[in-house]
Amino acid sequence: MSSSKIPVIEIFGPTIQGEGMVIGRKTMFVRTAGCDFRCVWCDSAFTWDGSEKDNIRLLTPSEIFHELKQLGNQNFNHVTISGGNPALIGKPMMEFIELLHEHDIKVGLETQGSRWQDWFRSVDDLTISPKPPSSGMNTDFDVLDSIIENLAGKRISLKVVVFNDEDFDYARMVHKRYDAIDFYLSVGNKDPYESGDISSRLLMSLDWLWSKVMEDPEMNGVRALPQLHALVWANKRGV
Ligand SMILES: C[S@@+](CC[C@H](N)C(=O)[O-])C[C@H]1O[C@@H](n2cnc3c(N)ncnc32)[C@H](O)[C@@H]1O
Ligand SMILES: Nc1nc2[nH]cc(C(=O)O)c2c(=O)[nH]1
Ligand code: SF4
Ligand SMILES: [Mg+2]
Repeated sequence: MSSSKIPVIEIFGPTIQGEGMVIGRKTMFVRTAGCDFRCVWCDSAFTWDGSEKDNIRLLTPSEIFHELKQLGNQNFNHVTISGGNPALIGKPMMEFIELLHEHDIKVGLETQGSRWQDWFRSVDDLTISPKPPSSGMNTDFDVLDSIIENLAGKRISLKVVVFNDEDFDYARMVHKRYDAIDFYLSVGNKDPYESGDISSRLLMSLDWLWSKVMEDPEMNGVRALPQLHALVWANKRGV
């Protein structure tokens, strides 16, 4: 029955979580297929643009767990669920998280805050990443408000990718709206398909972003980070 399965496009790791609240931690990744957004700069567009539809597999939670164990063996205790938008998936994701927890494995989630799922409450490291104007997407703040309300009392984080001044203003507005929530800024990668070393380009963007933060009294409590994996491994796939 396909409703008990999860559409998976890639499983990889162990790697190092390169973004946001879990930065620097060893983790495995499970990347689901399908997204309700179409961000112009999406570095994982293959999850939704049809270019890799033949690589999408419908897997049960225990099949995914088995594959994670084959890849990582004893060498991990954290799994990050990303996509695409994993929030498009309902009950099987709850079962998957329960299975990981039964094996003392912590769970991270990357999602954009456009859809709610009850299983969000079971996620250990929950990152909500609303999309700034440069993405071409609009934020439905009624939906985002209700997601944040549903998670009241739980330690979660917000992460906004910033490419330009307008994005920075958007990030400031989001931070102000949800001022009690840990807030991360993440450097936008303008060309997620460029080959070769991109570290100097990313570091120049980080320099710009840090300058913006340093001069802005409304951003005193935020953390501004690069995509650490992209600094070290450039646009390599599956890391
Ligand atoms: C590929 S998305 C998948 C999860 C979910 N759809 C989301 O956007 O949060 C994972 C993270 O990568 C970020 N991201 C995507 N493309 C990027 C780019 N070109 N530069 C920097 N971050 C990017 C997203 O903003 C998100 O925080
Ligand atoms: N190393 C590494 N860290 C990441 N943090 C968020 C990622 C994502 O694509 O969701 C990601 C990713 O793809 N790789
Ligand atoms: S929401 Fe995430 S996966 Fe979907 S298009 Fe935007 S960055 Fe890509
Ligand atoms: Mg990524």
